[in-house]
Amino acid sequence: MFKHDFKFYKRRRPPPDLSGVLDLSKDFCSSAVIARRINQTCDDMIRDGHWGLKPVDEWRMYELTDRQGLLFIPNPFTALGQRYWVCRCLKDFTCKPQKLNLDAHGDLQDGQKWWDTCMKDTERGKSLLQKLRWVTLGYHHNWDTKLYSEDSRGPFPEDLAVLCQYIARVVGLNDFSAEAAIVNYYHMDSTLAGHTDHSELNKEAPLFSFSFGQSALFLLGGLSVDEKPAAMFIHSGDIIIMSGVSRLCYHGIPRILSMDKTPWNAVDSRAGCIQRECCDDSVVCDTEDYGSARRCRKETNSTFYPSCFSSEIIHSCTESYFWEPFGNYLRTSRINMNVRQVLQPAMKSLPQQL
Ligand SMILES: O=C(O)CCC(=O)C(=O)O
Ligand SMILES: [Fe+2]
Repeated sequence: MFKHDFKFYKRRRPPPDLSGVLDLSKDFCSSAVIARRINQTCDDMIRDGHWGLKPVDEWRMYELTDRQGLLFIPNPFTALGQRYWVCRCLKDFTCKPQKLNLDAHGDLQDGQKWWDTCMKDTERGKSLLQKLRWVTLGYHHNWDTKLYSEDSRGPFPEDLAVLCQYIARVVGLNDFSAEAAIVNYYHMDSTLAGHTDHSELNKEAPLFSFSFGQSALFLLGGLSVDEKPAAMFIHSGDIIIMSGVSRLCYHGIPRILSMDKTPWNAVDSRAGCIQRECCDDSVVCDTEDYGSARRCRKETNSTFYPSCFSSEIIHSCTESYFWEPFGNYLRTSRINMNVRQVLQPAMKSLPQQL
């Protein structure tokens, strides 16, 4: 059943009927989902737009009715937040010591950075831009053995770990420790075949999936390939959490779709400007109550940005000259950060034999 539906949605001619695909950016009254409560008491951590998230009282969350533990949060990111993660995925996570699919082909010489090389206006740069398929962070996923090992472990980006830990708290899951990630880079003709993610020693910890750029069709099946999958759209900024029973369910991406939603484009001087202490006596600032956070409404000379963003990355995200190549990449691409916990709670490392 999974393969059958995968083929159906992958088909180019004639194009498949997409009317049965769940779209949680609009379809939130569907009987296929149940609205879930968000733990609003956690809002203190992101009042100043930490990691590019909107205040929690603006989030919505759904669970699939017949797939316990499949949680879907339609885009909780600010436009600036989306740009931040896109820059991280393209410019930073593609640097050594992270592993890239390109390593095997010898496409990059020692010390050469993928994004910088692509940005040189050469034929080689253009072809390299299309060739990046995946990057692994933290415990590097071994695609052949499907095992993680201490011998193949790099640093895990602190900001991504904090983002996942925070979201886990907000959605009421146990402490989550981000230890491995696959960043997937898709173009308009890319697909990801049905699979389960079972390499992790800890299969109870949820899996966090963040998507940016073009939309995708996501199929979520059952524990066996014989079950008919649910089909849903994933748009830019959407978060999927595979927890509970759905953690080990078959899933795949039969199609990337251009759906003309570009929420990362709304960056203006106020985007992402959600301040913990927007107004004090010395700053005259027109604010609006914005749930438990307050959004600065005044165009000020000094725009406030979340303190966790480095000035270099804010520059890349907001100056149109710097942002343009990232925006161009997104026009025909989708990026997915897929984050996992590998170890059991309180474990510091993997046993030798693994
Ligand atoms: O791109 C996606 O949404 C899914 C990626 C995925 O399933 C994986 O990396 O294991
Ligand atoms: Fe997966």
